[in-house]
Order: sequence, then C-alpha cells, then structure tokens
Amino acid sequence: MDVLPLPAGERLPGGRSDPDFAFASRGRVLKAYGVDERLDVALDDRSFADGRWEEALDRAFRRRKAQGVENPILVGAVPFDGRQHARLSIPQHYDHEDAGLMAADPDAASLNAAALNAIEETVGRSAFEAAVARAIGLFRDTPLKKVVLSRPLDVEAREAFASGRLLRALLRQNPGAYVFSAPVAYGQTLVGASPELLIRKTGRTVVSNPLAGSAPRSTSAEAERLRTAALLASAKDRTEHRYVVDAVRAALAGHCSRLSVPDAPSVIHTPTMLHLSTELTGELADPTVSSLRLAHALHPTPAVCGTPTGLARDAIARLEGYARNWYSGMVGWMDSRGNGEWALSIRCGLVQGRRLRLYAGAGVVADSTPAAEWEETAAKLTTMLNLFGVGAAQPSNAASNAPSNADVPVGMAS
Ligand SMILES: C=C(O[C@@H]1C=C(C(=O)O)C=C[C@H]1O)C(=O)O
Repeated sequence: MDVLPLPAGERLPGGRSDPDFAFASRGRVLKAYGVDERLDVALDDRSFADGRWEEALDRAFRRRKAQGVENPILVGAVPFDGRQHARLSIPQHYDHEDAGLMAADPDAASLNAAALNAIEETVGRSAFEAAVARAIGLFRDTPLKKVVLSRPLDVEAREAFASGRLLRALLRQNPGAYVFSAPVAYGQTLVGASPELLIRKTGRTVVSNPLAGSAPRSTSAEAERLRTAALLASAKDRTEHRYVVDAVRAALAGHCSRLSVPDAPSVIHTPTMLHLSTELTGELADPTVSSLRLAHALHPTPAVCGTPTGLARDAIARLEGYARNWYSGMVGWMDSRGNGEWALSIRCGLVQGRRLRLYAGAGVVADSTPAAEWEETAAKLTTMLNLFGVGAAQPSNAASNAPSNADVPVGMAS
C-alpha cells in the first residue's frame, strides 16, 4: 500500500497545530494527525464483494496494534460516485477535544466578507431552474420519482483560506452539526457542517438519521412555528422524505435483527434550515459488520440522489452540468472494531488555496416548482456563506460588496 504524505496541518502560533482531519459529533471533535497508511480505493460494490479491501484494512489495523496503538482508526472522505477513489487513511495520532472549547478560540470569529474577492454562480438560476423543469418532465415520462439536483457556488478570497480557521468558525456557528475538515487531494480540503448522519455504529447498535423536506429558518418565533407546522403538513415534503426513509429502512433491514422506525417524521433545525427528520435505530444481526460497509450499503440515499437510485443517478449526470466529486458523499471515521460515524458531506465546500467551491442541492419531486427549489438551495448555501457574514440571496461580484460588509462578524447574516 502506498504511503503518501498529506499536506502538513497549519502551524499556529504557540506551537499548536491544526489537525489534518477533524470530525465533530455530539460535542466532541475527533482530531487526526499525519498519515500512517493510505487506503484509498473506489468503494464500489466490487471492493466490498470480494472482501479484499476490508482484509487490507484489517491487516493495517493489526499492524498498528502491534505498534502499540490500542484502537487504531480510519478517517476520511468518500465521494458521491463510488467509482471515484475515496480518500481514507490511518492517522499517526488522534485525540478528542471538546467542540465548545475549539469553537471558543478567538480565531473562530475572525472571518468576514472583506476577506472575499468574488462570489460566482457557476450554475446560474436559469440553468438550475431549467434542470429542475426537465426533471419534472422525467417524472411524467419515466419511472423516476425523485431526484436531488444541486449546484456549485464559487467563492474567491483575497488570500488563501486556512481550513483550520474555517473549521473553528463552523464549529462556533453550528454547535449541533457534524462539522468536518477532511483533506481530499493535495492542497484540497473539504470543510462543512453537515446536519445528516448516514450511519453510526456502536457495538451492535446502529443509528441513521435521514433528512429530506426543508424550509428556511425564520427570524420570528411565530413565523417559525407556522413554518414548522407547514413543513409537517406538506404532502410534497412528506413524499420527498418518505422515499429516503423507505430506502434507509430497506438497506438496514437486511443487516438488522430489530429495526425501529418512527411512524412519522419530526422537524429538526439547524441555524439556517428546518428539515423533516426520522431517526432509525437497529440491532445488527452480525455485530462484526463494519460501519463503512453499512454506509456503503446505504449510499447514495434518496436524500442526495433520488428514487429509483439508478435512474436518479443518470438524471443527475445529465442535468446538473458540473461534477459533484466529494459533495454528497460521506465523511467520517471508523475504529478497528468497525464502530464509527459517517455523515453526508453536505452544507460543505472544497477549499483550494484562495478558492472555495460551495454546494447545495434540493430534492425534486412531481410537485416541485423550479423557483422554490432554487430558493431552497440558496437557503442551504447560507450555512457556509454565514462564515463570511454574507447571505446567499445576493450572489454577485463580491468585490463591490465586500467593503460595505467589512465589519459584519461571523455568524450574522447581512
Ligand atoms: C442535498 C442537500 O441536502 C439534503 C436534501 C434535503 C431536501 O431536499 O430537503 C434535506 C436535507 C439533505 O438530506 C444539501 O444540503 O445539499
């Protein structure tokens, strides 16, 4: 197996260094440093069917244990398309830090719009809405029932982005999210604050928490109450949601001796969005099956792809007009016992030097309207745009925008 160096973590004043990989869950941040071994592979059906990849991983874990590491872990990112290589590694070192402490770092609050040069809609409103309209046509003419269409938004800064600083700012703004920073290629890091747990495995127990059906948050409590009720009552959103829950239930049922699925979704909120949510909990029939194998069995769910999966995948390839790569794949970790957590890589962006490509998608069903789906992607983009205090509503050339927003602190939408 090749052992390749990853870009070094950013060295901070005072001898602290940023982790190469970080993943926050339930108030704790897993921080991983260095690369002991890279296990990059295309995680498609074949790599799991013949078991060779899992054997290689097992050998790597055993070697690490022989070196005195009690419970080695694997960390990394898996792209949307299983034919593309994942970026997975066994780190040289890992530890945990309280997410609140990391978020309290003064450095987490120091980004603002003045740092930006430009925000560019690489796929503009008319192209996106035309793609949604074509998808709606496919529901009439083919067995396709749901497809998630997404778009990129390109942000350019005056200086190179520091992914460690983005990580801390995301932690500060999104205390309940699966906040992550994962190197995916030389000089490229995927950072985000995902609300969606694809799978968590702890011993025999597995949890998956699909989301689908969305509305933006509101500033007034009364409006928020009405929006929450409307979301729960919306036949369109309930349909979108049901496709995801049905797919997750079907994929987990084959692995579980007991599976509990609430009858109806609830509404969860992120700092920017409301989502229909269903938490499924199961007991594994075979507790040795790994979290990554389960994640693979689930991926891609109709939360990021569609129903039926194959037709939705084809529609995405034909309609979106850009390459998703890491967006809408998964990011997470797994230990040598197969325990682990994998979150969907959404509400995220790909950092490369001064460039940051953001992504957002929306589930399209027969009752969708192109304008509403565009608005939904704009609302979802605010999770990342809030880093700079700029909303998604006025994407523009930020050069003229930036000076007037220069004092907007992180966390406040302009
Ligand atoms: C695809 C995204 O989000 C997904 C799509 C949702 C929807 O269509 O309602 C809701 C949550 C996520 O499962 C995204 O944020 O890019």
